[in-house]
Amino acid sequence: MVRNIVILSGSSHPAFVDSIASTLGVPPSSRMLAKFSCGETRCEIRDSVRGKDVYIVQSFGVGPSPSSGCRRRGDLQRVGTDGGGGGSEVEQTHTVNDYFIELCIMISACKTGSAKTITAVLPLFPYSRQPDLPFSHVGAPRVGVWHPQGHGARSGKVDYMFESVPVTPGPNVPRTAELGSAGVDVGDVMGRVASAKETQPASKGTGESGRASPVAEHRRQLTGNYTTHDYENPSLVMTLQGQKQFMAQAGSLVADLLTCAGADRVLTCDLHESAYQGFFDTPVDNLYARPLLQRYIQRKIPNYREAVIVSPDAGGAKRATAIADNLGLAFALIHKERRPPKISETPKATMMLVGNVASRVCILIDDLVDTAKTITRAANLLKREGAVQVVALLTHGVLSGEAIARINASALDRMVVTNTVPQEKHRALCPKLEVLDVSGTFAEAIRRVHHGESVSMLFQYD
Ligand SMILES: O=P(O)(O)OC[C@H]1O[C@H](OP(=O)(O)OP(=O)(O)O)[C@H](O)[C@@H]1O
Repeated sequence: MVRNIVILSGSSHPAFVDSIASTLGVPPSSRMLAKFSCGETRCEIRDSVRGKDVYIVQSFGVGPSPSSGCRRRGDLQRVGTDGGGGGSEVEQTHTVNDYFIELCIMISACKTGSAKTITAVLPLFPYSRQPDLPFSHVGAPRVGVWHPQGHGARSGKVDYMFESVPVTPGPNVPRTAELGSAGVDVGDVMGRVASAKETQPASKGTGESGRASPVAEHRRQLTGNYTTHDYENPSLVMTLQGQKQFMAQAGSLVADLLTCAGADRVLTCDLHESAYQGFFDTPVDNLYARPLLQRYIQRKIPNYREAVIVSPDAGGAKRATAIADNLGLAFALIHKERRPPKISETPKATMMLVGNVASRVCILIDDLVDTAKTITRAANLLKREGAVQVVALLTHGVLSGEAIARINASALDRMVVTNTVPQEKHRALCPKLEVLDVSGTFAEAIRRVHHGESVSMLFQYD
């Protein structure tokens, strides 16, 4: 039993917290989490945290289905009292953003309750696929601004345009006819969008030809659902101007919010970008699910020495090669490219296999599966290239939107994820899904942090 420690559960994944708590021999502390009908979060910490080391566990999977209930402001929708799961949870709508604000409020409540230290334990780190854009010295995002006819200091000024499509206009860089002599100015773009809006028929947003105008089309697309990486979605392209629109990147903001709320330390697992640790000025321990995945391969994949480890995209190549190297297995890479055939067209994802998988078992390795587009396309490609079996091993099974239907219909034979995100509902719908328990790794990491022992030593001999 670990002493002088408080384990608190957010409402996202109470079963995971119960499992951590029972490994540590410390029952989860009592808290009450609720929502007003207006959507605001309420939190009461019911046990004393004074002078204690507090660990608040919150994950970021998609919340449970909506429930009816609160009608008036002041009515509380209880989402959990007492410690962990314990059967006291009530189903209600929760988004990733609800869980995040709930976590911040819990941290802040413990801070004001005189906790000695507060560690935010995030099995899946939210917003970690949205790293920041380069910022200027005044803290403003650096977007392209070209003022060929400007005055004074603005005259001829050219800034860096992140991933601009087409290339950033500038000296000696030919501009497309569409951009005209005025070049590209963010203010100008917004002005043209606004005036184009005014000239559109309000009801249908179609031009004289009856076809949707670029602005109406763009606005229609803006109301759609996006995934955090879905560059295939045409709304991400400023079709009117031929330039990618500016997108906010939440990386350092999320880090600031957690530390500002009072977190002294963050404990997480398989960050999508390990550089994310640098957004914090407090310690961030990034645990690995790799030992667990490796053990699964050794124990559950017959003749695994003949298998090929495959990374479904270049971004995950390092992660996959680490496993291939440790187990001495062959490696193949799928190159995923999202480029429009022409600037004016919708970007399409194309996948290209580098390596030989004919007559082999393929083991796809990635950090997360969200919409499952990446992993199912990769599996289909591998089967087309002659793979006899395709197994996917991933740390975080977010499985949003149509992911499960996509997996069930795909060439994937098996998919293995950890329980950093609740998987009960997913498992009931997806017979191909297997779940590995990573709560023991978190419990051991918490014990080590609490006793001032090394966390990286946990992974030294995997
Ligand atoms: O299930 P999906 O919705 O397809 O998303 C999963 C993919 O998204 C992430 O990578 P991303 O596409 O952000 O590219 P990167 O690895 O190059 O950062 C992740 O590493 C997966 O490959």
